Amino acid sequence: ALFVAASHLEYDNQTLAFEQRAAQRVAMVRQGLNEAVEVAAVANQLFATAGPVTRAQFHDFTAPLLKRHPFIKAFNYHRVVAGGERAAAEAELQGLRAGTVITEKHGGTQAPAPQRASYSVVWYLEPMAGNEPALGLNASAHAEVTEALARAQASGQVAASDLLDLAQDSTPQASFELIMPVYGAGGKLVGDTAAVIRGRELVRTIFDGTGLLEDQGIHLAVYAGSEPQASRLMFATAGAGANAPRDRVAAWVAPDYTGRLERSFSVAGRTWLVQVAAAPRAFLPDHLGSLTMLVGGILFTLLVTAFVQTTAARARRVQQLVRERTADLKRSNLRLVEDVIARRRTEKALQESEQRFRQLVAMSSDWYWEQDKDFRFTSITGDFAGKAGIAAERLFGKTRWECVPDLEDLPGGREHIACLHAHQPFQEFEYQAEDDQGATRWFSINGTPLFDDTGAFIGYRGTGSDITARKLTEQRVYHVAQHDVLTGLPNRSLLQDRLGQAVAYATRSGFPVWVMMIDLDRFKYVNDSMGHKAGDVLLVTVAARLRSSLRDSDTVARLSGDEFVVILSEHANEPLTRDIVQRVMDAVARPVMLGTKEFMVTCSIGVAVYPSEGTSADSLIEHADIAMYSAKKQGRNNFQFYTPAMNEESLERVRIESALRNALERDEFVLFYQPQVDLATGHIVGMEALIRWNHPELGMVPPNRFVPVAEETGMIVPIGAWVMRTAAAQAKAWQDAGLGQVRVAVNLSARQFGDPDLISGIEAVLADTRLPADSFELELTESLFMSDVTPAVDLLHRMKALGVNLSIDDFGTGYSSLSYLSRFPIDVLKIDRSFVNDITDDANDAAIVSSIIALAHNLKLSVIAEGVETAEQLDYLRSQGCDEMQGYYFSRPLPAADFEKLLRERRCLPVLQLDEPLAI
Ligand SMILES: Nc1nc2c(ncn2[C@@H]2O[C@@H]3COP(=O)(O)O[C@H]4[C@@H](O)[C@H](n5cnc6c(=O)[nH]c(N)nc65)O[C@@H]4COP(=O)(O)O[C@H]3[C@H]2O)c(=O)[nH]1
Repeated sequence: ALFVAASHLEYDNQTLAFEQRAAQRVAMVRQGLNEAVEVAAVANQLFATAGPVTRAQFHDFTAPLLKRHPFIKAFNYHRVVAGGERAAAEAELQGLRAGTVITEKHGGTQAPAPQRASYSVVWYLEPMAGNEPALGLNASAHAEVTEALARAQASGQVAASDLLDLAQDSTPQASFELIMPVYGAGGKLVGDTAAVIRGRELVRTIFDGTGLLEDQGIHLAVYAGSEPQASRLMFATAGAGANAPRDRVAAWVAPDYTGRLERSFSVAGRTWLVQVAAAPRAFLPDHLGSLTMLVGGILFTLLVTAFVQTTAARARRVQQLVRERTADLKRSNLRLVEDVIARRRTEKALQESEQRFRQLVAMSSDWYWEQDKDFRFTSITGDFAGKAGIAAERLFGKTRWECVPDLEDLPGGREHIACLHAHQPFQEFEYQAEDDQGATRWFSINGTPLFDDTGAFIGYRGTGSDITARKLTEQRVYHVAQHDVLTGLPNRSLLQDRLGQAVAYATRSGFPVWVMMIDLDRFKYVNDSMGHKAGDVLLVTVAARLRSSLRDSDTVARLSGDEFVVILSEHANEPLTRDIVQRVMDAVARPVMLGTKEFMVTCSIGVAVYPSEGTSADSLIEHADIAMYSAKKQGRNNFQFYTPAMNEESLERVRIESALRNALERDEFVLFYQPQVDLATGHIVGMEALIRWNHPELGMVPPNRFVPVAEETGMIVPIGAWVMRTAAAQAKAWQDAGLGQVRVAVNLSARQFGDPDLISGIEAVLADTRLPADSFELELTESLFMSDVTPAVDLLHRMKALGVNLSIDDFGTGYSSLSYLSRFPIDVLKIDRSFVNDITDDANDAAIVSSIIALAHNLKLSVIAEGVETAEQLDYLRSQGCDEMQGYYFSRPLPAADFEKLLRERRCLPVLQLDEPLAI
């Protein structure tokens, strides 16, 4: 608003200034015109006062006027010439200027005037120079002149003609004449005077020296008429008539000065129009004040807006902040409430947990302890005194190693203390300590380090328990695990330990170590004939003798059964000699009292030496074992040192084992049959099937070379099945061939005995071969029943239920007690070859054989003696009532074809006549 108001004010100022300046210009034009009229009147005055005026007078009179008023182009005197005077007039004019005739100018071309009744001829013309064409011109042919003259005549005043083209101007210029009539005598119009005025020059002269025309800010136009018509325009400065009108609103907001002033006035009987217009002006200079105000206003507004904006924004931010804070507060409040609830819940849970903990601690065998950062006990709960037998007060303020002075020296003690100093958790650290009664107890503790919020170590917390009972049990178990229960000697496990130590010592010291493998001769016999208890007594006695015959530093261990191992380490002043081995043998060989009987027991010893050729630390026991077997082969009560050659035998085992794998598939096994002869009739009543292995490279391999290997590897199961099937089929074939109801016996190994498919296998063999079950006999060794009798009894009954015969092979060599026999569904006892062999030389063996026969008959069992080689042996057996025999004396085991021959020949044993004396 201020800007608009100021603009209007500025506009008013400009209007005022313009109007003043316009009025000044109008006044000057008017005055100039009046001045011209005056001059024209003065020129006419000459004629009025002086009467007829000569050309010279006219010249003299007008010359100064022309000089003073340069805007006057010429002064004319128009003389009225009648039509008849034309020629004379022209002649006079030609005297002035050759060739001059009365002319008229129409449409821009000047030509001699047509014949008229009268002419108003330009008669005097001043100055002549420059106006020559006008001389002789008929002015009355020009309506502008005629009309002005008429007005002048009527008014008696100078009359201005309309604008006209002058004859002397080749290009039309806005000119007019100021005319006044000249009367002759009698008031007759004789002519008129005219001041020829160039409009442009008139105006220029008016403003000459004022500098107003040069004012670019104002345009000026002068019209010889009341209307601003182009045809009447006498003068105009450049730019006059411009000024496009602006739109209203713009004009109202910032009115731009568009001054325009028109004034008309009457001079010389004619209306003159002066038009003054302000030139378009630069807006800025005229509106500096208002614009400054506008800019200032806008800036102020902007500043205020910015201020308001900033303030509003701040207010909004504050509001937002308040909202956020309020929301935060609400959330915090909510969280606080939740925290309070959670804390209450936690506190309750804590109380419950503490109560639970107390109850559990009270019920558990553990106690709970805490230590400060110096590892001093600060708290011990959970009936420590009751559980550990130590008053807790004894421990408060002390470290564990202050309470248990030798803690550091215990196994893991140093590591435990280092672990504490490293602030690490620990588990199941076990240590020994004395309780308040002075008894030694074992404790186990677990602990974890404690740290405060800053991570600083503040102590330990943990549990403890009394593990004395467990420790004692462990010690007992350990001892049991490491020792043989019967003899108290180290067992195989401890032996390995000791052996390791001895080897390490030998390696370190360079002194040799000897390992002796000791096996009691004929221990099985003692066990069987005198019972397990006697066997145990014998073993305990031998163990004690071995122990006492050796140094304390030597190890005597029991491996299994009657096998003992001795480790002897040589020392600087005690060289190992063969005498030591002999001493051991002698000690064992002393008579032993078993019950009321005195018994002689001998042993076989194998010795392996480390270091020695071919014996590594790992193979010591194996080599001692090989040496011991070698000793046994040599005969009883013997010892052998291991030599690499002995190892050959074991290597052969490996060879056999690998070859055995494919033997069955390759059909390399054959069965030999050895006849079993009835001693009463002398007839072959049966045969024992004995396997042979017809190896392509090894030749005919006897069973004692491969059966043990097959047993160890389990291959005996399929091989045994093949034997049963082949033997049964063979027996059936011979029976069918009418060679008698011969019985066939096959050996059953321990592995087969343990085979769950055994019964079904036998059943299938009998079904498939259709051999009568009572023609099939299974030979079992006593060792089959050694471990557990009950399942064996059950199995034997199931076998027996099939209808087959069962015999006990190698009777007398095994471990089984004779008393078991009554529980077994046995049909036959087979006296071992070793007893038969010696019956004629050894009274002992003869007694054993006769008692076996008596026992078997008592149990309603028949007896067969194997390994009968001589007639003496046969006779003795016969005399003792033995039922059957088998042995080289009658026949070696034969291939099937040879055996068949025997059957066909009906070969039989000569039967003794009852009256012949028995050769014993
Ligand atoms: N010195 C001497 N020996 C005689 C005399 N009469 C028979 N023999 C031999 O004594 C062994 C008797 O068989 P065994 O005690 O069951 O002892 C058998 C038996 O335990 C086992 N065996 C043989 N064939 C089989 C089989 O098919 N299966 C199983 N599991 N073992 C078998 O191999 C052992 C040895 O068999 P063989 O070498 O055939 O040896 C046979 C036989 O040839 C004699 O008058 N003097």
